[in-house]
Amino acid sequence: MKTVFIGAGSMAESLLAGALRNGALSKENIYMTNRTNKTRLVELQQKYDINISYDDETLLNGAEIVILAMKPKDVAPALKVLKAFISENTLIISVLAGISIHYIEDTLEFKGGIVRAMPNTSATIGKSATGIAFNDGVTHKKLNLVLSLFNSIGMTAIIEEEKLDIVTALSGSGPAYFYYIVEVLLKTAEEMGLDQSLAKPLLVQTLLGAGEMLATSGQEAKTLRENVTSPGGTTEAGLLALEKNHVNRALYECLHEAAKQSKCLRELYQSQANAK
Ligand SMILES: NC(=O)C1=CN([C@@H]2O[C@H](COP(=O)(O)OP(=O)(O)OC[C@H]3O[C@@H](n4cnc5c(N)ncnc54)[C@H](OP(=O)(O)O)[C@@H]3O)[C@@H](O)[C@H]2O)C=CC1
Ligand SMILES: O=C(O)[C@@H]1CCC=N1
Repeated sequence: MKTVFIGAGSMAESLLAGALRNGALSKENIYMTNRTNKTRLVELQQKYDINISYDDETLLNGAEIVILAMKPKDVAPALKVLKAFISENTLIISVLAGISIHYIEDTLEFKGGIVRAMPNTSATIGKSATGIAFNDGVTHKKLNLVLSLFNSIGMTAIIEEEKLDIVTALSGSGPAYFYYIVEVLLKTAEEMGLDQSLAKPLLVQTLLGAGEMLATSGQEAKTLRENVTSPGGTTEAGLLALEKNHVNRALYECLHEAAKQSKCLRELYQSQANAK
């Protein structure tokens, strides 16, 4: 199936790498483009042995699956080009934060299948957590195809489109929150006298272990946390410092602000489209 990636950034590469590694896509059927960064495009061509092109005809003619992987702000010109090449059988998959199925349907004047997916960059190693919503134009067969594509890069949950802002905030952006926490903990451990070469493997294994406990132990996060926390011990002292510094509130706002931004992006591009 001719599959075209419009956009060759970090998300496109994560999706591509995961799907190729698991055989959900085959390299000879994959075409990729970006806006101007030829060096990056050629680098991906050489790394994954895929087709690349800046020629719309070569790229999009006969495309059965089109994956939209540009920033939300760049979607309008990309859809303008795409519009001339789609047929009712084209399946469009968007990974764009905020942009609604309705916006894509309207802009393309398209009644076919559109999938809105929110993966994360752990797709690169087959560990994405992807939320998926789709319109009525997605047949049962196409849905299975999409599920097999996204299952090849991790776990997938079908959700109502209205919930995608929250999913984007939680699992789309989620890896960045954990990387941020790791950055801070490593920097602090180093300042306290523990070398990065020791601190990093210890912390990474701690994160992996905690994730696996959450996934496999059948116990809630609260119970697992309580199991670590001895009365009057070190964990209690550490957690108290988190509470004193309102980390609870910070995480609450983190999720709310990220979801709000997803909604804002949608409203912004929808109002720009309405104004045309
Ligand atoms: N990064 C992440 O963790 C996640 C991102 N997403 C979503 O994925 C999308 C891409 O994000 P990300 O990969 O981080 O972004 P990047 O900035 O890394 O990549 C964007 C890509 O889009 C290309 N592009 C822009 N405009 C056009 C156009 N008109 N035609 C063709 N290509 C175009 C850019 O080309 P050039 O470099 O030449 O300008 C670039 O290759 C976003 O919409 C984001 O919301 C979703 C889940 C997670
Ligand atoms: O930051 C962003 O907007 C994108 C969407 C989710 C992760 N990255």
